[in-house]
Amino acid sequence: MYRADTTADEAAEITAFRRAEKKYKLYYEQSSKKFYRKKKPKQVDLSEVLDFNSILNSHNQNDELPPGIAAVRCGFDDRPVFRLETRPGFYFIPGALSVEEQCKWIRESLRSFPQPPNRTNHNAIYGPVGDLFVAAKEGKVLLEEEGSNGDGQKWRFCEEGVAKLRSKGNACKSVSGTALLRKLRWSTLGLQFDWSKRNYNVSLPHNKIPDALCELAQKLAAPAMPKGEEFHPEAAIVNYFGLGDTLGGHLDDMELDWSKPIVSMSLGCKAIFLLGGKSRDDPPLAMFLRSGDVVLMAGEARECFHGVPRIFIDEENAEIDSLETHFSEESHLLDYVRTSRININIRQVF
Ligand SMILES: O=C(O)CCC(=O)C(=O)O
Ligand SMILES: [Fe+2]
Repeated sequence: MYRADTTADEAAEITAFRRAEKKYKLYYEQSSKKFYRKKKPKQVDLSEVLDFNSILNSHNQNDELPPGIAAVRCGFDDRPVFRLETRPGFYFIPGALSVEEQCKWIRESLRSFPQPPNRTNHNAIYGPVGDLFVAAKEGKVLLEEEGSNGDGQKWRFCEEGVAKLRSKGNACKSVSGTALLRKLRWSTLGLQFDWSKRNYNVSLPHNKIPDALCELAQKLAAPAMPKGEEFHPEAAIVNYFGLGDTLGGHLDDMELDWSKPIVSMSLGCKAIFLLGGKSRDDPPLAMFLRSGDVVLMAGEARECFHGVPRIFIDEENAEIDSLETHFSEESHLLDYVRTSRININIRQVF
């Protein structure tokens, strides 16, 4: 069945990957009541979405694995790591990160990773923006003002009251920290990825990937590493998803050595991940990604299209109870986590 917004002719033209993206994407019911405000998400058939968490549970009870799925044990805290027979080089580690680790990396993703010289999607409009999370928490406003040395217009955070006074009368542009945090879509760590050229720009100032993230990525990468070699994390992209945000089907092909994995960690609300084949015409497999799950893509899997068509923020589907408990005293983190998903993916570039 195709979705109602796709005619049979159109559906014949779009790729299998695009078809799957449309199947799982968030759509709302058309409300018949004119003044009915709350939009209702359309129901989606999730029966074909692979659930490695339930596969893990049945595996622990010595039940047989579904066809096409194999478990490997590679000394990774003795947890089973699953692989797919049809996608060599793809590994799924359900619940690889403890709740404490998840909280730590959520905190870092919001507080430290968007800090200059790391770049974010906001750089193109506002230049480097520091302390975004704290500014949002303190109700600050980013205001465009004259540079202190007459060096052109600059964006700076200031108190809400000050912003109101300054913008009175003159057409001073401003945007609230809260709105900016909501619109944070990516930040880049280590070697900076240039989205416009889809390449790494080694001449941009950057810090090394933090040691703790480096060590974690090296530990997680082990099942997918060529024998006797070491994983050297040089860059990471942090993706931030709010309700309705998607990551379209793509390949990550700007790294030199595809035998090394991309280590991809999921944090926050549950999502659907699509793993396609080498062509967009290959029908993708859909699978759930929960907070704490880790995916590795190395070798042939590096040539497979993949993307995220959906995140779930409703109580029943988000599956973030333990994060909510941990953040219960920190209302800003709690609010963010309840409506968001974060993905940190770590790469060796050279
Ligand atoms: O969000 C995800 O799980 C996937 C991210 C990804 O594929 C990427 O950033 O290249
Ligand atoms: Fe990717």
